[in-house]
Amino acid sequence: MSLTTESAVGPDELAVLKLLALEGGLEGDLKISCSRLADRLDASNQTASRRLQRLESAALLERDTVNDGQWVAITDAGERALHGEYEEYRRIFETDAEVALEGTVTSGMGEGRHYISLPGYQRQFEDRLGYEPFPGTLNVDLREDSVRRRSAVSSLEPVSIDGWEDDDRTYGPAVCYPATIETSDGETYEGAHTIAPERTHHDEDQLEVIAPIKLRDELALEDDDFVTVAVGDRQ
Ligand SMILES: Cc1cc2nc3c(=O)[nH]c(=O)nc-3n(C[C@H](O)[C@H](O)[C@H](O)COP(=O)(O)O)c2cc1C
Ligand SMILES: Nc1ccn([C@@H]2O[C@H](COP(=O)(O)OP(=O)(O)O)[C@@H](O)[C@H]2O)c(=O)n1
Ligand SMILES: [Mg+2]
Repeated sequence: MSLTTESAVGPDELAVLKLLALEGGLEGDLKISCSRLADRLDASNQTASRRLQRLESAALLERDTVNDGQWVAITDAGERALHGEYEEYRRIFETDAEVALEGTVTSGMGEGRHYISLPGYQRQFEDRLGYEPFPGTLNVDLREDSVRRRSAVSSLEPVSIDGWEDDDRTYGPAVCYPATIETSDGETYEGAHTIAPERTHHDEDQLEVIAPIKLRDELALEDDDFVTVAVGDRQ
């Protein structure tokens, strides 16, 4: 990442943003003095001031200078930048335990509701997942890199749902994995599962999620909202 322009933000600036967040900068306005910040960073006043300026130019921080210091507030974009760092650390320390897939909520063909409600599946969901799912599947349109990463899910411990038949026809098997859904606001729901039916009209870029509750209501989700689906057990 280039640090040559005024607004360039690199690891040094992110470190300042993290420090401000640790002091409560995400909760609201925070009063700081450049000299105290310089002390904490083990840098000169000039360096501390330059890093704050760069964060402000990149719209990651809002500032209001007063006589004895300045008021700062981390913006939504600043919070997202910190969250990006957090996700990377999570990937470093939790690689074996879960696979984080990212995408946007989308509407499907309205068939999920029918299949999830069938008694031959319902019995198995109650036995093997421990709950009666809300009738439907929350469909997530995966980003390209997540479509690729999806194959890593097969190294995790699955919950298998068997195929079955009634008088009219046969129904295909499906594979579930425990999952946590996280919205871009940081709201999470932990008790969900991904479900991959063997017979489906969707490609690998569509992830379907089931849960005991309606996720759209619980997490205030609408089509095109960004979500992270952390697949696998949390350590
Ligand atoms: C538990 C479960 C079992 C399914 N079994 C079948 C099946 O036997 N045959 C089939 O054509 N589709 C089956 N489907 C796939 C649905 O037809 C559909 O492709 C998918 O669930 C997406 O629905 P949606 O777009 O309405 O969310 C199944 C889906 C679920 C959730
Ligand atoms: N646990 C769940 C399951 C489905 N849903 C939603 O419930 C509705 C019915 O699910 P569905 O699979 O039949 O419909 P589509 O995914 O085809 O739109 C959809 O709007 C899903 O996004 C949810 O919010 N939470
Ligand atoms: Mg669905």
